Amino acid sequence: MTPEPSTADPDTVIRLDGVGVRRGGSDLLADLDWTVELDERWAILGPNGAGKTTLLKLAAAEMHPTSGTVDLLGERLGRVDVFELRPRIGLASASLAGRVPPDETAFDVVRSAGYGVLGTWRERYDETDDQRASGLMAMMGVVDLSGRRYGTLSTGERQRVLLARALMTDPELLLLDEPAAGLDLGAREDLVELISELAADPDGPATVMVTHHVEEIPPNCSHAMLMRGGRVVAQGLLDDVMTSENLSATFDQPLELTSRRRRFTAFRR
Ligand SMILES: Nc1ncnc2c1ncn2[C@@H]1O[C@H](COP(=O)(O)OP(=O)(O)OP(=O)(O)O)[C@@H](O)[C@H]1O
Repeated sequence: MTPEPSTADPDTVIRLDGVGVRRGGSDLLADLDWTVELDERWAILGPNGAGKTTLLKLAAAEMHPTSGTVDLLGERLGRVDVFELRPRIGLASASLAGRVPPDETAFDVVRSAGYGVLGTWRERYDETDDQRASGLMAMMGVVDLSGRRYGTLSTGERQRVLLARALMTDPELLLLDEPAAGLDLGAREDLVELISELAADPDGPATVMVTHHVEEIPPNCSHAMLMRGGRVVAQGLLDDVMTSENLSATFDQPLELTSRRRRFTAFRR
């Protein structure tokens, strides 16, 4: 049987329609509609337990919804082989960071991404794999750490190595779950700048970044979603969504949001 031609918009990278995720009698996500286009760069914010990581797992094809539909890169979850889909999606997350074998070299952590494994897998990689891994590590400023064991790297160095790994397959969609968690001020600023540069590349992947802190939103982000209790408080263009009112509703306290040169800060009123 010939497969039906896809009628999906080729520029739509993520499409969630009426999505719910239910576990143990509670709604982790409910009634979620969300569309991400290829040229969009999203920041997702919300308090602990809001459902941010669950949302990212759906977007990474690591989880199926309980209700509604999830379309990723023109393919519907449940009808597509997720192992074919995943190499098209770059993911850097704390859970991934914790699963990297500490003895692997930083270079192998990056290079093996193309094969969907962590650490060394094949005896021989193509020369193009080696070149791409080195190029990305140089771009992230960690090429000098290529031979170092992952377990000996600092948190900031690990985040950069994982970012290089996430880009190794030249993904159409890049998902970052709290990339700046645990970084000192300087390392955070370096990473925010790096992600902002990636976001500014018109040929770069659609990007979705989960963060706890408004200070970590890269200046080149175009869109934002604020979540609370598995539901959307506000979503859309960054400037429309990032208001004191929306942020206060999201964190259930009176907050004042200010911005300067497209960087945000928030205080309790
Ligand atoms: N398998 C499960 N069964 C029951 N509840 C779950 C399950 N997995 C996650 N949850 C709950 O779902 C909610 C959303 O979790 P999720 O990890 O998506 O939140 P989050 O916004 O990423 O939180 P954080 O900011 O703390 O990382 C949390 O309250 C969590 O305890």
